[in-house]
Amino acid sequence: MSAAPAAIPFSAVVFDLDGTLIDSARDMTRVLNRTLSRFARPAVSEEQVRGMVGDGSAALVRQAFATTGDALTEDALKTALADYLDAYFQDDEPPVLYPGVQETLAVLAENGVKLGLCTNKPERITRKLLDALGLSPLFGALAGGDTLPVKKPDGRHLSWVVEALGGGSAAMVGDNRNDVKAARAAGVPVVAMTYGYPRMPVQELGADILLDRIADLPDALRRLGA
Ligand SMILES: O=C(O)COP(=O)(O)O
Ligand SMILES: [Mg+2]
Repeated sequence: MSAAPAAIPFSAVVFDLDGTLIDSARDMTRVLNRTLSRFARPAVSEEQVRGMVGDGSAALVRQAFATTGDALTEDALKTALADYLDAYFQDDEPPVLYPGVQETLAVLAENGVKLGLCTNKPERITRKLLDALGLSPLFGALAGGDTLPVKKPDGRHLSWVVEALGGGSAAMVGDNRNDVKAARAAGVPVVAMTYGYPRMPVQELGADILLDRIADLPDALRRLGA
């Protein structure tokens, strides 16, 4: 009989969404290209969008317009952003989880770890995607990019989620520099998934541990907390 696996030495684990749990670049590209076409702009590629994700939707829309023609005025940008957000909220393509996400979240929850979500994606879209995936009940606390007056890389975005989960020892799991910076500012160790949208060489993200597969997260957390 093999020994039971060691306990996971964190009371809470907070996840990023895009590039960490869901492979959303294809969906964001599709929705964004509809907005661009309504403004008579050419389409952007998924590869370009992968380089624009992580700073929130306003930054994504701003960059998409900057790469496809003259930069928009602030007023026009607001209209374009509202168009993009409404279209994304109404989009009914099922979101795609990275392999192993569902199982890994279940393993952590079964081990008594509280799960949180800290994303720069707007809260209503985040909630809709989690509902569509059936994952909402797993998350005890969630903060989107518009939930608080601050967002990642500000450490208060992450600290708020940790507090909402009841505090204690926490770890962050993300895919880009904003996740690492927020974790450092909040004094929380951080794991970075290498398959996401890092926008720089993953070795330079400054994470405590780099992981190629999320199924390896429980063991990585045991190493991190040891
Ligand atoms: O930039 C976004 O919209 C969201 O990105 P995040 O889920 O990786 O924080
Ligand atoms: Mg991300």
